[in-house]
Amino acid sequence: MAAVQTFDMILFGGTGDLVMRKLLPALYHQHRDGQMGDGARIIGVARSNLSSDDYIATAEKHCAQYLGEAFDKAVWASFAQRLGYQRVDAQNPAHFADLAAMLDQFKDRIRVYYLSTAPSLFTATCENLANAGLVTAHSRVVLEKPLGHDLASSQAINDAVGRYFAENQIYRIDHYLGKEPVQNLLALRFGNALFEPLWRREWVRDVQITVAEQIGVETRGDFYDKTGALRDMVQNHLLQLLCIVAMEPPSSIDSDAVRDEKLKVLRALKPFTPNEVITKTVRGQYRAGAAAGKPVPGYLEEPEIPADSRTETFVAIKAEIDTWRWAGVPFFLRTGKRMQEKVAEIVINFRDVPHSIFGMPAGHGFNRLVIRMQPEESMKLYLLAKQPGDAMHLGQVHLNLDFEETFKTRRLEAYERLLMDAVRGKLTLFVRRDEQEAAWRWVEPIIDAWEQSTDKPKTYTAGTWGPAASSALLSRDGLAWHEEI
Ligand SMILES: NC(=O)C1=CN([C@@H]2O[C@H](COP(=O)(O)OP(=O)(O)OC[C@H]3O[C@@H](n4cnc5c(N)ncnc54)[C@H](OP(=O)(O)O)[C@@H]3O)[C@@H](O)[C@H]2O)C=CC1
Ligand SMILES: O=C1O[C@H](COP(=O)(O)O)[C@@H](O)[C@H](O)[C@H]1O
Repeated sequence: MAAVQTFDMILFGGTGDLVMRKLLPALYHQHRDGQMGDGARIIGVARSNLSSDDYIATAEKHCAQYLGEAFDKAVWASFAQRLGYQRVDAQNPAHFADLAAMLDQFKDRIRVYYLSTAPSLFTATCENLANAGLVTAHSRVVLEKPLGHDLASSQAINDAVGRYFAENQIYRIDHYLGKEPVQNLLALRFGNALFEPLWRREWVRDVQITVAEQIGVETRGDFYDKTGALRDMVQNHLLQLLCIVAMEPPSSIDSDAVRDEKLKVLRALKPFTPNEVITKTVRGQYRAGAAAGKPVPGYLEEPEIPADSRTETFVAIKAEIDTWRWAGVPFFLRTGKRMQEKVAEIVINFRDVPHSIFGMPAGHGFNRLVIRMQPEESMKLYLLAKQPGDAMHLGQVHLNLDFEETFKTRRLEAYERLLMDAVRGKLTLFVRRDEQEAAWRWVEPIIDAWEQSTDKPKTYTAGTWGPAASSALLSRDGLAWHEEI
């Protein structure tokens, strides 16, 4: 792809975990691949009193650690020329004058303000940027998730940001949309005629979306305990994946055409009554166990977690979409920390043949499409084939499209694509306000019912696939989670 126009990218929260672990390494890769024009600048911003040299030294240490073999001293030296630091307390209007002095050298440039801070700072940041004359026609603001804690708080943030930036200048990031296989799902569905006739209730028995992590809450205990898996993963990543699976064909790949269709799916999600929250959702919390063969503590023993915390580290949900295409097809969503493997995948289970002349048992979902985002990027189509020999015995085989093997070019990390899309002004892979609020509207009854319940989350041993209730959620429909590693 052609290099982007020269830009200034201002990373609020520039000393934080996300910037050091994900954003700077992503920008380093784009620099190395020649995607940034001469003169593009990346400015870290935070309250700490650092010189640009201090900042660059810290950034180098972290990037060397996170980039591993991809880190190259000479590339770093040229990348570092783009880096700078400005001390800004987002809540202190006076500090924005210093930022303005730095940015106003190039008034007409594209400016990307990336807010990688707590959302409680977004309003003050935008207001102070505007009052300092820093919001120009060429400015964009990228908002990290989670945006708010519930519908009301997300609306309040959106209203506040919307006072200073037009909706088409607001880039709500969901890094799952930047993952290559997710975009490949769009290609599979809308670039091939093959699947469209099958992609509906008549042929699809159930859909399963799993995002399982092996890690625990790591150093983010305080944040996580106030958030939980439903807000951290389901309200955004899992629902966005569900939208890509379930949406109608958009009229084009333009941002609003795609986002309109995703919105319709979110609005068609069947809302839960309090009673249905009990029967159709499972929340879990990990107890001590093992990860990658080593003992690990339970959630309640993690740093910064209150001993009586009821925060869920695991969620499973049976969702349904009230449309002609999907009525009656269960969409099972599952995510958790400290699970057996790190795996992110979408599984489409097709219905059985109406009558098996080979005597195959019914209900086994022999035809299955598995789209893997992690650990590897692949798409597998499971079919039945005759096993070699004189007898007519069938066995399950799969056609495997391994993207890494098929396309030898380097895989872009999600943040690489999304950061450059923000510079290019491409909104397709970012979430529009109405989508985000529709997602909050759907999860809120679950949050409310859990908060009102006296039940604790079901515990599960770290290193397993979650509480037994998660399997029961599917077995009640005669189904089981796809768990092939
Ligand atoms: N880390 C991750 O993996 C992910 C994070 N996110 C989201 O990204 C955001 C940032 O997360 P993360 O990097 O982990 O957070 P950290 O706590 O590691 O970093 C917070 C950053 O904000 C800065 N900051 C705090 N207060 C102010 C202020 N008043 N003015 C200016 N800067 C300030 C801090 O620097 P200083 O103290 O020097 O001011 C620091 O650079 C959060 O909203 C989080 O939910 C989303 C997905 C994943
Ligand atoms: O947004 C988040 O995502 C990560 C998981 O992302 P992945 O790309 O590594 O699958 C999760 O660990 C984190 O809690 C959450 O905030």
